[in-house]
Amino acid sequence: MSELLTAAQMRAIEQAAIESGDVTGLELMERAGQGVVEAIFEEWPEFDCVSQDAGGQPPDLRHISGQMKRAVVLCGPGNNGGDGFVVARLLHERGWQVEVFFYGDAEKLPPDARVNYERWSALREVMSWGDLHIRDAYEDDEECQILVIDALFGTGLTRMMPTDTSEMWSGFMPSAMAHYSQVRGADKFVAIDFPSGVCSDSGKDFGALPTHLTVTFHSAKPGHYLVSDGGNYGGVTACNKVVVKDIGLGHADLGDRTSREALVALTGEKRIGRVVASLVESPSAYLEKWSEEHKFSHGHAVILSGGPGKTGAARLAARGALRIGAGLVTLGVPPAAQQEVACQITALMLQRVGDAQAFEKALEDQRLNALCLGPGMGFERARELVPVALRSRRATVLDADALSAFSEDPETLFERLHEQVVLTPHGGEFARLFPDIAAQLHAPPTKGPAYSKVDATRAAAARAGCTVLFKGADTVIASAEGTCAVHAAVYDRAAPWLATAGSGDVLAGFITGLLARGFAPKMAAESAAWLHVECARAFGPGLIAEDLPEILPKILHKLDG
Ligand SMILES: NC(=O)C1=CN([C@@H]2O[C@H](COP(=O)(O)OP(=O)(O)OC[C@H]3O[C@@H](n4cnc5c(N)ncnc54)[C@H](O)[C@@H]3O)[C@@H](O)[C@H]2O)[C@@H](O)CC1
Ligand SMILES: [K+]
Repeated sequence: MSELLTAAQMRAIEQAAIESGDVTGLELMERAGQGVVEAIFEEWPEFDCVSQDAGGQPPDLRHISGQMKRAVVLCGPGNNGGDGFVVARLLHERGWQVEVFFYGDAEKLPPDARVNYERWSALREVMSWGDLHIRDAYEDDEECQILVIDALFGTGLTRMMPTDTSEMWSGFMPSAMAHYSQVRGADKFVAIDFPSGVCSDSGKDFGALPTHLTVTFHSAKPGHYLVSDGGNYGGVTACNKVVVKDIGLGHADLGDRTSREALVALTGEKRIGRVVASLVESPSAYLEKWSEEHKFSHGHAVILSGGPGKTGAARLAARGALRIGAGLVTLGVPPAAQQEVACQITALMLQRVGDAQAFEKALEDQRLNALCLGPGMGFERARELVPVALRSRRATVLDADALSAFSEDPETLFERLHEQVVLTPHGGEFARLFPDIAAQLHAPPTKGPAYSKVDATRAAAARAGCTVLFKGADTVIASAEGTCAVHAAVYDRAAPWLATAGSGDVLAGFITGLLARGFAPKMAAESAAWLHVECARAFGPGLIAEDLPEILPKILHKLDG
């Protein structure tokens, strides 16, 4: 788990560090530039060739190891540009042939960027944007590999990209193939903080200049993980790979910010630690289950199914709940579907739940402590049974039909929701329940920072008064109080094969199982989302929803190890 910082939070941290006297803005900029250079050499070690020249003049390293050491740095009008001037200088000191093109007005540069502009000017010329014809300049040497540094705009992007920068960029791009293949011989593109054109708070695309490597500072930002709209992955695709470099700002403490502002990313190894801790060390730990005699101590989940021919989704959810460690799982089926379900289940229990009255009766058993309604349920049954579930004040997951059934009058749902509920909408379901919020989210961005999926999920959770898990490659989970986590299955955690029929039903089951185990709603949603992707990654391509619960024990055993 790592904290994600918005542009405003990052500025505040930087400002506080400067005001404390521990560091100057100029030092931070220098460290940022050093971080970028370090990241470049870590990514492409073949570039790392330090100047051996003792005479003060950088040697000509253009053909060392058959590689050109040539960089073009594009500097913008703010501190992102300032970082670019530092990178240019550091590469020059290492013997690179560097050209800097500046988009902006030197007189208007912020002070630290201005200092670095001057430092570069003392070494080499700062070329103006209009002179940018890099391809033409190197026509004589088509084989050369150019390192292109995008230091145009970072966290300060406030509006659409200027068209002249986009046009210039397409001039740099020999072809989409060269960009994505990362083969030797293709130019390498490195973005400082963000590929220019990506909104750092929302990941939205303001005309992004895609890159091979994105180097950011101190902490990743939401825009590095949030997937933009429009059939592409927007910011995530443009970033391609994100490296976070420490610039000595210390550890940002979540406690310094209110829970409403705190945002975390649920990615990477650190997250595993937290899940292990919660699964293995909590009093109702999964692995203790086998030594405990009483299965009720691990909860009893009830998953309601739909009618005949519509029971598969609930069975998938039930299997998920069982595998994640609920002590008992009962499928509540309408009488007409009883035989169909009975033929298909073994470890699961079955109970006839025909109508509201039958459901109320069933819920008299206080041991039933977690409910799941929605998968394959049908709108009519959902409209009848969801109010019963909510009246019981049990921990409850509402998914699929249990959400869409209320699209014509979401208020009738909202007024019944309580803090023990988790809603798990995908994009379509979200738009049906929260049409105004979805409209704001999907409106084409015109100014930064743009309205993000984090903003939208927080607004939805506040309105609903419960936890909302907004699904997607970038799943965002928010509580009614505003705490929020992004669980993005992108970069090295990408699992595109998870987009398979029924995988959402299993996720609902995982959450329900963890609720039965006593997890708080948001923690249940976060852990389930993380495990869901781990299962998909462990299985790999060819995955079908049935595989997810079956591979879960392997993941849990690995966590225990
Ligand atoms: N905040 C921090 O702690 C640190 C910030 N650093 C760098 O500073 C950057 C942020 O600097 P700034 O706040 O100056 O912001 P930027 O340098 O990202 O951009 C701000 C400038 O771009 C202009 N601008 C914004 N959108 C535009 C558009 N679409 N078309 C034309 N002009 C546009 C603004 O008017 C302003 O002049 C970070 O991305 C990072 O690279 C680093 O030096 C390290 C420390
Ligand atoms: K940039």
